[in-house]
Amino acid sequence: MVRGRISRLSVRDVRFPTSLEGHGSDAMHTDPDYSAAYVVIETDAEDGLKGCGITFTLGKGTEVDWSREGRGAPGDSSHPKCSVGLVGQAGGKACLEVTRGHEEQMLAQGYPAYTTSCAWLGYSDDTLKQLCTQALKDGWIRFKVKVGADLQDDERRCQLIRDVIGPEKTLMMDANQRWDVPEAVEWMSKLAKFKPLWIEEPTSPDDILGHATISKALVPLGIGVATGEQCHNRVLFKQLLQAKALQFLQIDSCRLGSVNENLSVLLMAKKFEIPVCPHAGGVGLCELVQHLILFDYISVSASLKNRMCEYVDHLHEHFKYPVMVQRASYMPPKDAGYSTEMKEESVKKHQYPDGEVWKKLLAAQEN
Ligand SMILES: C[C@H](O)[C@@H](O)CC(=O)C(=O)O
Ligand SMILES: [Mg+2]
Repeated sequence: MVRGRISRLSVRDVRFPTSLEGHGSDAMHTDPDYSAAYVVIETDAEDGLKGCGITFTLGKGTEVDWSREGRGAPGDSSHPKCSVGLVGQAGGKACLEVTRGHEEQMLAQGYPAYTTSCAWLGYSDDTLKQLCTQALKDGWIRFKVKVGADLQDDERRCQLIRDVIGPEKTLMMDANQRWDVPEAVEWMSKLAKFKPLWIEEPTSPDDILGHATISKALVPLGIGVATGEQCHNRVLFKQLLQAKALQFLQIDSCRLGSVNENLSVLLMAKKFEIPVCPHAGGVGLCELVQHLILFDYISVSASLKNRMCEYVDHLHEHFKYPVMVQRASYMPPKDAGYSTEMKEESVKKHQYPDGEVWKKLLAAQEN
């Protein structure tokens, strides 16, 4: 059903200076400014139908001209994290079967989440301690810590977190592709004493057999391998699943091009009985992926075993339909659409380089 014709398309470079406080930092990306190429497609439909899309980058990545440049190394922070998602805001109900009981359960309890916001690599020990203590008070029971740059630092930081959260709460670790295969096994054998549920992105995201080798070595230590936030299509996921290279599968709502591509991965994960624990955070990724993981539970996996969705507590205030997290769970959004739309006022302020925020920052850098 056609409801209008495209009348206008805009692409804007929107950047948030998250690097100033170390938000989002990890072993590979030390100074990310969470950013997005933000696209709005308007139509002349009477009801104002429009589509909004986000390509998440770490700042400078928004400048890359794909027609001229070769692709950078996957983890190079000067290149885009390259998440592409363009989805119409006009909603409709998915037409796959809905399991009623599960829908009601989600509406009442929400989908379980874990937090990455306490333990970015650039945070001081004091900040780490303070944020973990507060998160516990707020009801969080699952935490992720960034590791991989320096083993002694990792040991100190993990001990500090365990001291605050205790031995029973769930802890995950994320190396953001920092290691080669033998190094990943050796490093994680040393961190095994902190009882991590998983090690995320232990090595290059394209090294499927490397992930299989790491899984084989770490599963006997009780550590699973999680990966997927840099996997851009279903074929990569198919091979990771076939090679038994991961124990936790992390879709990224934007990195996988289109909702359909995400859905095929959810279906494959169900077939291989591997839990999907989506990557989120960035700019708007929590907003988008909550739809996919709720759909997974209600209509595909029908299970919460070993499943949880990442939550990062930054930048939600810039979205028109921000996520709602209560008692460490994602509460299902009730508005139609994919929650992609940003507030115009936020876009204007953070537009690079001439939005108010950047004008001030760039002028300060010059002086
Ligand atoms: C550069 C990003 O902040 C990255 O560290 C996010 C990530 O790996 C995660 O949230 O997982
Ligand atoms: Mg990660």
